[in-house]
Amino acid sequence: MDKQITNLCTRDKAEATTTAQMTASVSSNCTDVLLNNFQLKKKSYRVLLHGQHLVWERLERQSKYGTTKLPKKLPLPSEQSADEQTAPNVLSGYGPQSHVLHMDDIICVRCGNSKAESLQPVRTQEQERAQGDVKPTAQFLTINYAQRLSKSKSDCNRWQLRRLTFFNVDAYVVRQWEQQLQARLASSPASGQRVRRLLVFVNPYGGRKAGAQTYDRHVRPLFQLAGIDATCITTQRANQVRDILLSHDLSCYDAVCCVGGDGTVAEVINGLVFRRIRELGLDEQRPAYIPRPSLPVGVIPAGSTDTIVYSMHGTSDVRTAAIHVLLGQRRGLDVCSVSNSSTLLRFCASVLSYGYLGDVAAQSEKYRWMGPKRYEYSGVKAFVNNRGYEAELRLIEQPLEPETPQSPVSVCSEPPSVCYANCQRCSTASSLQEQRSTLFLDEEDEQQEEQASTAHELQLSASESALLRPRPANLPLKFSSSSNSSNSILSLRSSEQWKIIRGKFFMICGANITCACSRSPYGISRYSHLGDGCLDLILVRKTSLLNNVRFLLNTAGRAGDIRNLPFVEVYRTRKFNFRTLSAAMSEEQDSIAGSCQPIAQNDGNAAGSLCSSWNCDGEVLTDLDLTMSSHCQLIDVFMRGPHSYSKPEKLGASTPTTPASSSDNVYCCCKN
Ligand SMILES: Nc1ncnc2c1ncn2[C@@H]1O[C@H](COP(=O)(O)OP(=O)(O)OP(=O)(O)O)[C@@H](O)[C@H]1O
Repeated sequence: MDKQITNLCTRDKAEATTTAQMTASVSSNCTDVLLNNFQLKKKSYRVLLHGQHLVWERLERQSKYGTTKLPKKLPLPSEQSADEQTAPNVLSGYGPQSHVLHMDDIICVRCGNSKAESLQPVRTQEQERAQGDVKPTAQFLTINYAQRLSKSKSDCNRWQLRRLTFFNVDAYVVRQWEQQLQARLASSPASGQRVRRLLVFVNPYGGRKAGAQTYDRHVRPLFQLAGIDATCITTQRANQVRDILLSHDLSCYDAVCCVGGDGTVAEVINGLVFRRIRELGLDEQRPAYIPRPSLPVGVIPAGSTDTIVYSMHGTSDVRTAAIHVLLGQRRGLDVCSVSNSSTLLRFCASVLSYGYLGDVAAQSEKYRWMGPKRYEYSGVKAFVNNRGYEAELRLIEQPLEPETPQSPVSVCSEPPSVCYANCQRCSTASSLQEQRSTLFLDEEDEQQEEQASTAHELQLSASESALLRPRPANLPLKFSSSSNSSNSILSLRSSEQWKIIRGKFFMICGANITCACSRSPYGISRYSHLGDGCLDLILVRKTSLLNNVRFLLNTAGRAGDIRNLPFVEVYRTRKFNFRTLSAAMSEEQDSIAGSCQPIAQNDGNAAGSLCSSWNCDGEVLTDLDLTMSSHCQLIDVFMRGPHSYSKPEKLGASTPTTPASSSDNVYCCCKN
């Protein structure tokens, strides 16, 4: 077979096109190779289907001596070692002028008797009949695929729908290619995850109130192209999404998708997780553990800030989000539970924030008629009025990066890692994640779980163990009388584990994700990971107005890093507890003085005016004794994660002008 293909490669162009039926080999085995010449925009291309790659390369014109100057021979499967085939630079083996497309990025393949027919999103009856015909007639083959644009550092995460229409006079060859491409698409693990039946919720109220328009104009046509059977529900009121997800039969759907802002995403996540809690007969107020919902979630941005979608894809571009739903690849997203001392309140997908952002959420609802501008207006008001909020936080710190013998955490000066596509930290957490959450387990269960996880860790590498360090039991806190200092950091069990932090804060944020958005492309928590089972607790101390401005400037744009500000502390943890300082102090006095002493009275009015609200995914919570716990990769979401910018390599002067850009710009799982 190798010899046969090599012969084909070195033949002259005319001979090669007239012997198009010399397809190298066709079988259902994806390691086989198809190699033919096709016309693409009236120019001749040699097209190779090799494993999971479709490669096309321009054939050069006849030279004046009458011979064809063929580009460098494409390497064949047998010429590559097994190592090379799995090596990250495997694509470079196809030659600098080649365009390489991975099967995972192909959305659909159609053929037709004319170009227009092959572009039809759905197969016509004639095409269906032609499939079964003995004699094929279609000469056009259209491949619809997704491509990531890598234009600049600030714009390297947008995906676009592209298409290639190949022409071949021999309809047998076209049919053979279509069949092979369909077979490889069907057999690829990624396309096996693709959605067929989708439940879509459209929030017509969020952002600029353009959710319905966004769906009809940009999303529905893409779903039709990919053959997705989408059932669309436009919401009539707040919390309707959650109610439908809790009460309706969802067995006929492969996934749930929402078109809206962060509040709508949160409704979907809350609906799915509470549904699962009910299905399993767990106590909704104090579930023993938080179960994983079975349906994955797609998110189309149509809100005001869309931080969840931006953190997932590195952009809030609508088409990019829709393309990720079509492609079907999913990653586990951490979700945090928010509970008070007696009950589970809700789940949070992006940020739980007290102080400045809490005030903005509470005030901005009154100005919803302003659209996204309401955040600017109430943001300024909340900023000027912020006098700091006293609070006490308790947490168990996790290392920012896994400790290795070469770089113990204490001496590591490198900045923490950023979560990108194929993130190592998240994939390690995924493989090790505990199925059970310890949210409301009693102490005995918790200790048993700790022992089990510690035993499990003994078999892990040092870096893996550091990533999933066992959680100490949440013992009742006992303070010494010297712990009154407003900024003290105390340890309870051991100096490097339990921490109590007290002070007056401009803002307190528990960030589950980076919380990036178009105005703040790195987000408030630049180093948060999408699925490592940790959250970043960001504490901004109340200092001066100027420092508050510095903080806001550092979160906007790409220049600053809040970690460099002396009044900002960032802790990585799995869980933290918050209460107002007055509540903490009264408990402490109670504990010191004993139960027969009178409890120090809070001045209700004064405390009330000194308290802020919580902003949980844009919704307002007023509880003042809260625990936020991260649940590792609780929900599957259609995403690959943002990409870091890498400059495309320069192609030679004779770069072909094809509908697709260079292979460097075509996403391939082998490349990252
Ligand atoms: N038809 C509706 N009428 C009124 N409210 C609705 C309706 N549908 C959904 N909602 C509510 O609107 C709230 C806000 O929606 P969403 O969060 O999607 O938009 P946003 O607040 O503008 O965007 P972001 O959260 O990204 O800033 C949600 O909490 C949701 O419950």
